[in-house]
This record gives sequence, structure tokens and C-alpha cells, in this order.
Amino acid sequence: MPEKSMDEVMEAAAGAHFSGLRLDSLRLSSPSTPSSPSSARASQVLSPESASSAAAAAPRQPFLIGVSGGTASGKTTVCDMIIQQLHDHRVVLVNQDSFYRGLTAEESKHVQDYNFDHPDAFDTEQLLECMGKLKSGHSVNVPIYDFKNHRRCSESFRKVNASDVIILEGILVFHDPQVRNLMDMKIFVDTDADIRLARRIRRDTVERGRDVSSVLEQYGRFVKPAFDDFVLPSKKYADVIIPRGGDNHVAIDLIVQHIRTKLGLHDLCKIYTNVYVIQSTFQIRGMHTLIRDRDITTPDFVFYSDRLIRLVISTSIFFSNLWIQIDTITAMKLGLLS
Ligand SMILES: Nc1ncnc2c1ncn2[C@@H]1O[C@H](COP(=O)(O)OP(=O)(O)O)[C@@H](O)[C@H]1O
Ligand SMILES: Nc1ccn([C@@H]2O[C@H](COP(=O)(O)O)[C@@H](O)[C@H]2O)c(=O)n1
Repeated sequence: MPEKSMDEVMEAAAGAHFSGLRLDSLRLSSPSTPSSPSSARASQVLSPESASSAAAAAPRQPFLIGVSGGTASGKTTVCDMIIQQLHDHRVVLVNQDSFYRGLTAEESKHVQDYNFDHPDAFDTEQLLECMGKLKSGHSVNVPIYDFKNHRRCSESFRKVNASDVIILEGILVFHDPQVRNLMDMKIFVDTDADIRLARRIRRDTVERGRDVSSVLEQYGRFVKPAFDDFVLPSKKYADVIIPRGGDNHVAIDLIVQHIRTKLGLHDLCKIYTNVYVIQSTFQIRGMHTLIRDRDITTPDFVFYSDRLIRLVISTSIFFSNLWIQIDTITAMKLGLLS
């Protein structure tokens, strides 16, 4: 019999013909490595599919947001705005630029021929290692890159601490599937190419030690072709596309609101480690809306409240039954029961 995910059971419980949960249809699956006492229990009792939906409902890891887009599209500006608006949470920003490979002496001699917009220009292995550590709650030392001499600063690093939210920003952060798959949310900043070029000329001449002709030469030879070959094709992976970057306050507000909602669940589960948050579905949200409607009829109020209460009770029975089974297995293993 195919395994049922917790989501499917919830969905069925909230559906039109609910008549209670059939717990016997949920079977035990093999244990996986636990990361905390509460997740240890959950990971022993739920199928991989159910475990992942439980994890989605009760995230334990930092929330990782990827922000991509062409050069000077406003990625950093958008990230700064998100960080500012999430001021009540711990948020850190990691730039893909920090992982540029430093040029060798030979490459430096012909810097005008070097393609900084190709994926090979980045040390993606190191980026992955850093992001993996941050995702698992460890702090990391991120290299500091100098755009003027195209090298990393050899003595100093930037210490990035473990946080609730990690934002990874860069032109090619959606290109590598392993990096992409670490992300919980992907944002693409979509700004007109003319505007980006104008901003890039100003920024690179003012901040990155370039002159106008070298910026234009590099743009035509490498930046634009690489945008067409690598950056633009990765736009399809985005969950959200922000036209006009930092000027788009509505999009940024919506994104911040979404992150806050996710972090709300996160906080709840951090405070109460044995809390299981039932994943919200269209039906559950619908029933909540109906029972909050001041004009709802009494029979409808009773009907939908009853369904929601049954859902909560059925879920707790589901978990307590499983805990009893596990405790029995543990007791047998310890030789306390035969
Ligand atoms: N909405 C905007 N209006 C005007 N200038 C902007 C805007 N967004 C960014 N800039 C400027 O454009 C340049 C590039 O922006 P930045 O956010 O650093 O882009 P990216 O990180 O995509 O390279 C910076 O000098 C920044 O001040
Ligand atoms: N030494 C370097 C390294 C990178 N670049 C350019 O930077 C761009 C990416 O940074 P954004 O802040 O614009 O996203 C990229 O297009 C490279 O061409 C450089 O010029 N010199």
C-alpha cells in the first residue's frame, strides 16, 4: 500500500467528506539521523515524504534566500532594504563576489582578457562549503575581495555568524544546481539593461578604480554575453521576480511579509521544541476565514469549528500513538519488555 504523507492525511481530514483520520494507513519508515530530540522522534516515525513536509511546517534551519540578477541591477540595494525591514531578526548577507578566485600574476598582466562573468571565475566549492556551514548553524569566515586589484585580501576575513536568515547575493547564484538547491526562496532582480550599464559605468569608475572605456570594453566583450548565456537563463528558477529592483517597494514589502511568516513558525518551534505546526492548506485557511466571519450562521460555525478541532485532536492522537510505539520499541531493545 503506498505511503501517505502527513499532508495528504491533513488534506483529507479537512476535505468535504471528513470522517476522522485512519491512522492505520500510515506506516512506520526506517529511522534517519536525528538532529534534535524532537526531530529525532519525528524522523523515526514519518516517511521521508512526511518528514520533509513536517520539516517544511516546522523549519529548524536558517531561511536561505538567493538574490540574483544582472550586474548593477540593484541586488545589493534590494538585500539592504530586506535586511532593514527585517530589523527584528538576525539576518546576514553573503556576496558571491567574495568567492571570486584571485588572479595569478600571469592573469593579472592580461586582466583585460579575463572573463569575470563566467561561472569558472568563482570558487563555487568554497561557496558551497560556507553556505553548508551557515545553514547548519555555524559561523564562517568569508574572504574579502578587492575589485581594484582583482585579489582576495590574504590576511583578513569577514566573520559571518549563524542567523535566522541568510541572504546570498550574486550574478550567478542560481547557476549551480547545488547552490540553488540550498535556497528556500529565490529572487531575481530584473532591471533594464540600459539602466544597468549606466549604473555600472558610474559605480566602476567611482568605486572600482576603472575608466569609462575599460568598463565599456569589458561590458561588450564579457558582461553582456555572459548575462545572455548564464544569468538570464537562470531567471526561470526564481520564485519571485522584482522589476525595477529597489524602486519596487510593493514587491519588497510582500517578500518581507512572507519571510516574517516563515520566521514566525520558526520562532514558535524554537521556543517549544515539541510543537508540531499543522501545515496550512487552502481548506484550513478557508475554514479559519469562515469561522471568523461575524455573519456566519451558527450551524456553519459549529460545522467548521468541529472540523478544525477534529484535525488538531487527530493530529495529536497520531503523534501520541507513534510515540507509544517508539517507546515500546525502545523498551524492548533495552530488555525491559519481551
Ligand atoms: N533604484 C535605484 N535608483 C538609483 N540608483 C540605484 C538604484 N538601485 C541601485 N542603484 C545604484 O546602482 C549601483 C548598483 O547597485 P547595486 O545595488 O550595488 O547593484 P548590484 O548589487 O546588482 O550590482 C549602485 O551604485 C547603487 O547605488
Ligand atoms: N575583479 C572583478 C570582479 C568582478 N567584476 C565584475 O563584477 C560584476 C559582478 O558584480 P555586481 O556587483 O555588478 O553584481 C561582474 O559583472 C564582473 O564583470 C569586475 O569587473 N572585476
